[in-house]
Amino acid sequence: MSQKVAVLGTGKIGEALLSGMIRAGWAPADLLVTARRPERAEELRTRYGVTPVTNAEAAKTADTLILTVKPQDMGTLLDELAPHTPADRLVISGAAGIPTSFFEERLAAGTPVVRVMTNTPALVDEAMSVISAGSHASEADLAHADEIFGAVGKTLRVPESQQDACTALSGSGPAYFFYLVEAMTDAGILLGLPRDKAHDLIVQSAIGAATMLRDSGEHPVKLRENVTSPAGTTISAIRELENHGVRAALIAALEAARDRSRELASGNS
Ligand SMILES: NC(=O)C1=CN([C@@H]2O[C@H](COP(=O)(O)OP(=O)(O)OC[C@H]3O[C@@H](n4cnc5c(N)ncnc54)[C@H](OP(=O)(O)O)[C@@H]3O)[C@@H](O)[C@H]2O)C=CC1
Ligand SMILES: O=C(O)[C@@H]1CCC=N1
Repeated sequence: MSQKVAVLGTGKIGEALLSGMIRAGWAPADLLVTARRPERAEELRTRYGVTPVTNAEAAKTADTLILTVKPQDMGTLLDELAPHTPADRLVISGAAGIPTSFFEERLAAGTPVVRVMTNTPALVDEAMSVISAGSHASEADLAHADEIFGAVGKTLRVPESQQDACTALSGSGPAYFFYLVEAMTDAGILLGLPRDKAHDLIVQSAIGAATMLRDSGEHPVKLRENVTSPAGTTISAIRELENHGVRAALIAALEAARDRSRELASGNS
């Protein structure tokens, strides 16, 4: 019998995962989805050929439940699921901040729970997904999570104690790069370039730099030094970045994201 997987709360992340699983060969007939709004459920059925069900039906029918609602909605979802979820279901949470103990306390004793922090490049099969086991999750459960999230990019296993830091780095990470591109494109406008050309120059430079970071085997410092000629243009720019505390700002920003992830654990909205 085929294993059924349900995505509960299929918004941006849930849909990115669902579409990646289908691209990777999962049969839509084995995929169930839940949504809060009926029109959203129909949209998913039309777009992917998957079956919309209620949260309770998903819990009764699917072997693996992937919960992708906002952290603030997780308590309500678990109240709905708990009476219908047998202890042999694998529950995978994709939510920021919420520890596996939150699920274990609300579901049947012994339910295996896996916590995953992915990111939006899942949409282009370039996600970074960080995976941790709860107290009852086995190696087979982790391997199943690896298989599902491996459909949309890289996976890495970490102890759960590192999840909030990983959320700050890779969960939120794409937003920092989009922000940098936005700011650098504005700089291009200031320097007199048309917006579309500035955008193309910066995006291609980002793609080139990212590919070198991944494939060259060189340390980022070395890659930057290779661009930085004596008395040249790059060092003039780097001096301004240092003068404006950009490195310190990034460290403080990621620390704030880590702290916010910890706060979400205590149900702060
Ligand atoms: N966005 C990101 O970059 C990342 C997000 N995450 C995590 O993923 C999770 C989802 O985020 P994201 O996809 O951005 O959020 P979305 O709001 O896009 O998706 C959540 C979806 O869950 C639906 N929903 C809420 N409650 C229920 C319920 N009881 N039953 C069924 N559906 C429900 C919402 O419905 P409605 O549309 O009606 O609100 C919404 O469509 C969060 O926990 C977040 O921390 C993790 C990594 C990256
Ligand atoms: O901003 C957020 O809370 C979510 C989690 C990681 C990325 N987006």
